[in-house]
Amino acid sequence: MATKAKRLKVDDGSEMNPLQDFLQWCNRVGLVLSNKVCVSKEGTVAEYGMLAEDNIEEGEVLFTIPRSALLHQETTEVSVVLNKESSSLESPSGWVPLLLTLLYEYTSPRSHWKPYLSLWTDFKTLDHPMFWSKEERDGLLRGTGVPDAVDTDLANIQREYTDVVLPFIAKHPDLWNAETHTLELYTQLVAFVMAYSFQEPQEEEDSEDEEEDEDEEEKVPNPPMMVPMADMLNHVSNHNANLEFTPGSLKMVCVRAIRKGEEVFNTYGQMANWQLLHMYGFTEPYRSNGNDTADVPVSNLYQVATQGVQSDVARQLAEEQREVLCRMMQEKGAIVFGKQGCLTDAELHTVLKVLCMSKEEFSEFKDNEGWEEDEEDEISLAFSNEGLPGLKASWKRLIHEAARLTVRSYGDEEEEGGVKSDQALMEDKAAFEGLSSREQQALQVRCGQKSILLRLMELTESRLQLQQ
Ligand SMILES: C[S@@+](CC[C@H](N)C(=O)[O-])C[C@H]1O[C@@H](n2cnc3c(N)ncnc32)[C@H](O)[C@@H]1O
Repeated sequence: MATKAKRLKVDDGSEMNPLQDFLQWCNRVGLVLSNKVCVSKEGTVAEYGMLAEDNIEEGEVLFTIPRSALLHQETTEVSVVLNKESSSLESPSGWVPLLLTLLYEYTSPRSHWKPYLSLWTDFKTLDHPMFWSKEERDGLLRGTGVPDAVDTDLANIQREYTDVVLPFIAKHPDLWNAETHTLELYTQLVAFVMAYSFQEPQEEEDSEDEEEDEDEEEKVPNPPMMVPMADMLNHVSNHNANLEFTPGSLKMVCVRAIRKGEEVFNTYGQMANWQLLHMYGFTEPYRSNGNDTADVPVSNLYQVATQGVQSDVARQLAEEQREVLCRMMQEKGAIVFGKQGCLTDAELHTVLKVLCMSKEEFSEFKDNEGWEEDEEDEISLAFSNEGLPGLKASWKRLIHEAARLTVRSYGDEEEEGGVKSDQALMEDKAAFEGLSSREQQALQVRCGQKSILLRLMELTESRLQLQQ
C-alpha cells in the first residue's frame, strides 16, 4: 500500500509509526486500497487525509472495506453482553451500544482494532464547540443556533452517562470500570462518534411496501458505526468521492475526476457551516460552502405579523393562528433558507398563508381542516431566489421583517447584528489571520448566515420599503 506515513518519535526515544501500523492492519483484515491513493498528513486540509497519487476517473473504486473490519456493537469483543442486555441500553440518541463498544475497545490493550484506534492517542484535535467554554460559545456563536444545540448535547451526554452507562458498567466490572471509563472519556468519544462515525442509509423499499407502511411509525435510523479508512477522508461540499454500501463490503467511489496530487474528499452530508462546526468542529471558508443555510424562527414571523395589532378581536385571531401553527410545525419551528432560496418551502407557505388570513378565511380553513395543497413544484419555485421578489406584498413584508429581526439576534441591535463589523473583519486578511481558530470559525458561521439573511431581505424588499 502506498503511504506517506512519517516516523514519529515517542517520549522514550523509540520510534513508532501509528499510520504504518494502521496500514498493515488494513492489509491483514482484507481492506483493499487502490495504488492511486495514499493516506497522508501533508498536503491535506486537516491532519490525516487522502491524496491522489495518480489521475483518477469517475467511477473508480478507491478502497473496499470488508464488513468484518467495521467496528460496532455486533463486531466488538463485548457484543454478547451488549446484545443480551440491549433493552437496558436504549436511549434517545441510540448511541450507547457503540459508545460502550468504543469505551471498551479504546482502552483494551488487546483490541482487534488497536492499530486503528491508536491513530488517535488522545482526542485533542477534536475542537467541537462542546469543548469551548460556555462564555466562548455564547459570545462567539450568539444567534447561530450552535450554543443551544451544544447545551442540549451536554445535558443529554451527562444524563445518558449517569442513567444508562454507569449502572450498566457497574454490573460488568470485568469489562468496564468507572475509574477508566469516565464521563470525560465518554464525552470525548461522543465527539469522536459525531465526527468519525457513519450511518448506513435505510434500505429503499419498493413503492407497494411503502404504501402499506405509510401509516406505520417512521423507521428508526440505523445505529452509527466506525468505518476504518473511510474516516480518514476530509469533507468539502464540492466532494469528489462517496461511500457506497453493498451487502459484503463498503466502497469509496470517485464521483468526479481527481487529478494527481489533489485531496480526495468525502461528503459528510449536505451540511451548513453551523452544522459542520457543531458536529465536526470545523467550517468551510466563508462563501465556499454551497450548503450553507440560515434559520428564520417562526416566532419571528409571528412577531412581525402581530406587530401593531390593536383590537381584541385581531389579537385573539392572531393567538389562534399561532396555536394552529404550533400544532402544524414540527421541531423547533424554524424556516431554513439556503443560498438558492427557501429549503423548507412547504412550511413557509403554510405559515404565511395562516398568518395572513382574515377572520373569515381562517374559520373556513379550520372548518375544512386545512386547504387543498398547491403543487409542490409551484411552491418551491415561488420561494426560490427567483420567485421571492414576485410574492405578494403582505408575504414579502413578513419575510423581510422577520429576516431583519433574525439578523438583529446576532448582536448589537444598533449595529444590525454586527453585520458590518463582521464583514469588515472577514475582508481584512491580516485581521482575520490574527484571530484564533475558534474566532475564525465562528466568524465564518456568522458571516455565512447573515449573508443569506441579507440577500433574503434584498429579495423581499417591497417598493414601499425602498421609498422609505
Ligand atoms: C472523519 S475525520 C477525517 C480525518 C481527520 N482529518 C483526522 O486526521 O483524523 C473528521 C475530522 O476531520 C477534520 N476535517 C474534515 N474535513 C475538514 C475540512 N474541510 N477542513 C478542516 N477540517 C476538516 C475535522 O476535524 C473533522 O472532525
